[in-house]
Amino acid sequence: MTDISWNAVRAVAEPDLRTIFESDPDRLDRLAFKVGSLRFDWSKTHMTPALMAAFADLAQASDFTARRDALFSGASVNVTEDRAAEHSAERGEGAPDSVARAKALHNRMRALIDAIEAGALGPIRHIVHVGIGGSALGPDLLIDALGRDAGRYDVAIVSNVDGCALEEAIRDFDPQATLLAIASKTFTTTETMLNARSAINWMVEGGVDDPYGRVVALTAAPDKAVEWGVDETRILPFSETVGGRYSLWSSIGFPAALGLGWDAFESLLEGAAEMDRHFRLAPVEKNAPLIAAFVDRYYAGVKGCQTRALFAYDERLRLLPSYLQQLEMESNGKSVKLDGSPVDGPTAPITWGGVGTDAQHAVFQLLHQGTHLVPVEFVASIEPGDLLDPAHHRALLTNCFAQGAALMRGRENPADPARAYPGGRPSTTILMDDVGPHALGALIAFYEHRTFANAVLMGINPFDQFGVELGKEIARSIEKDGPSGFDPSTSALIDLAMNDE
Ligand SMILES: O=P(O)(O)OC[C@H]1O[C@H](O)[C@H](O)[C@@H](O)[C@@H]1O
Repeated sequence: MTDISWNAVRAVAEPDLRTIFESDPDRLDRLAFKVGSLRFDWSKTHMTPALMAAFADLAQASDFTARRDALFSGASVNVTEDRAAEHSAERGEGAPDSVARAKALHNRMRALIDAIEAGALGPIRHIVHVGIGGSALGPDLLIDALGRDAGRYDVAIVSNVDGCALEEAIRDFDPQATLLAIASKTFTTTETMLNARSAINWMVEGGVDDPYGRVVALTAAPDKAVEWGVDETRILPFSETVGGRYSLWSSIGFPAALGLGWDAFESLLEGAAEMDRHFRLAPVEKNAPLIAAFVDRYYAGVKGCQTRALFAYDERLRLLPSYLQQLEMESNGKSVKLDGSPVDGPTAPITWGGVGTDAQHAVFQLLHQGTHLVPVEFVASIEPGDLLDPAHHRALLTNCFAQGAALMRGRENPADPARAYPGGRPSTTILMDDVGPHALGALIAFYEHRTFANAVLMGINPFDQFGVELGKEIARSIEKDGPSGFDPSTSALIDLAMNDE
């Protein structure tokens, strides 16, 4: 059944993007619409009514509705680990028990934040948050995007095990006024535990009497945090059913909730909940995450695009591409289906991108004239983030819109091929009313659901990440046994760089 539906998708005639608005004058009305404060525009893609219908059939053949219901009902959708994926319960949308549990844990986080604000842990001015992957990228994005004017605390998110990262973060911090947040779902991740240990040592060297008294643990493994030495009253647990890369809504968001204030954190959750409801209830042809997934699948699965690029025309969203790299590539960079059989075609493309207008002066050459077809996504905000001359924001938006038009329109130049633009290159635009917590919550939830919808159409599990394990295991064995037992290249590298004798 799914094969038949894929064939129907592949059989849809491809329109010419350069003239598509002439042949399909209503496409803007159909393919551009608002969800809350986000306006999506897919009209500059190859999505035609015929393709939309073929994809709607594919969604049906892929049991999309049942899989979406299973996600929100707290069923065990992460089949390889036999667990639910309940990030939406953190925002109040999910199985009633899970929503109640998430609410109780949020209340616990709020109470600790209130106590910290009231000075219970001393005069805190700096927060060092150690965590990696999903335990760092989300909070980092939130604080970088929304924290410009918050000015409440200096927050440093430290992820890399390279000591340069921690050293740089604490360089200007006073150990006597620093709170250490250790973020790790498993509370075993080597990088995070080593950074946490070194941060404690730095506090000890800085004369802090009770450094463990300034530690807050954000984890789904509270027992491990207790073993490590964190007092139970300062452990903020979250549910095992919240995946790492979907966890910024849980206590992993603690530095954002503390740094930006509780109201902002709550508004973030509400924005995400609004997107949850949209994803659950909107019809196929107006369902933003689903349409985005159709477009993703078309370019990756039918047109063979190996990458997709995202450009944030907003300095506040400069970390969005790296956040999405984990979300999309760790979720959907898979080769087997739910039943363990090989996938039928390409899975997640490589997500890459950057910030506009900078990227125009660096990588856009390839987008306009290179031999790769890269579907481009632009994200911009109507409201500016700066208070300077409005000319800045106007220039930002002008450039953003110009790029989408140029990619689509192209320009012939038979006399001078080096100066010709092929055109016909697709782009999507997401225009936010502003970059506030509510809109950002909705935007991130949109990407989560789009990732899930892609997985459903491919028949894969987006919630495990076994691909990251082998390298960790080998690193442990190098640590333990040195160069023996490896290939000559690896042994020589270990010998050269790590042999102390
Ligand atoms: O939160 P932790 O248990 O420390 O895990 C941190 C990260 O490490 C793993 O290797 C996974 O690839 C990530 O999905 C995860 O977010």
